[in-house]
Amino acid sequence: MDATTKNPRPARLYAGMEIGRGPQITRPSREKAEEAVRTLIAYAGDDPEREGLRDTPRRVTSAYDEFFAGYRDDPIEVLSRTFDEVAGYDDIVMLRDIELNSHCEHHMIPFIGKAHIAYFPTDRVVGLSKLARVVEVFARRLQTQETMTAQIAETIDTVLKPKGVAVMIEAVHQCMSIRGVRKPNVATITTQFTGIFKEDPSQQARFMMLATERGRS
Ligand SMILES: Nc1nc2c(ncn2[C@@H]2O[C@H](COP(=O)(O)OP(=O)(O)OP(=O)(O)O)[C@@H](O)[C@H]2O)c(=O)[nH]1
Ligand SMILES: [Zn+2]
Repeated sequence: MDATTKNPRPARLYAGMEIGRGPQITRPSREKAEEAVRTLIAYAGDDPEREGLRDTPRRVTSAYDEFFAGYRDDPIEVLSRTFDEVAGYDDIVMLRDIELNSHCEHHMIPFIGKAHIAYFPTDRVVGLSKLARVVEVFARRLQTQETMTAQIAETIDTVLKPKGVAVMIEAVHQCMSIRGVRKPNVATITTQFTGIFKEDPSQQARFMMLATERGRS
């Protein structure tokens, strides 16, 4: 790529904590977490000491370690290993259908769906799996879909400084399906665009077409 195709925007500061590691808090002990699960079992109306439930606090706490592992990872570090430009390639790189499981911060109930990510590299490209890893880090926190979409775009934009980033997430929120309003299978769609995807309608339309085209396998 020659100088005229380089990113014209100035370097931007990280958006504080929002795109780095999770907040610095003192984590309670595992014992305390298991005790809290016992309390919730009793709140639900069952006996935490009965045989079938005796190991449940340990299992739930272990599941929390998996669901919320993203608080202990730094998405900026995930993207820090980059490669020199791929000779002769001068177009968008897109990952479609990255499956994601997250938990809404209002009810701590799963929302499940897919992310589609494109970026237009300037000098450096990143390993493809790293984009999916960034999704994974943010998904494994308590989230709103809007925040997660913005965080993914901001992280890629900040670290790789590409000509533009596009992120689309489509997900079904179980908090709307199995409780509350009880409308199952409602797709919530969020998008975030930076650089050329924001400024150039044809690039944005191209991304949307690639992300949503029907009849694909
Ligand atoms: N914008 C946004 N809202 C979400 C997301 N996940 C869950 N919600 C919504 O968060 C809202 C919380 O509303 P509240 O009125 O405080 O809580 P609630 O009484 O449990 O609401 P209901 O779900 O309507 O029963 C609900 O409307 C949820 O649908 C998300 O990712 N983004
Ligand atoms: Zn919810």
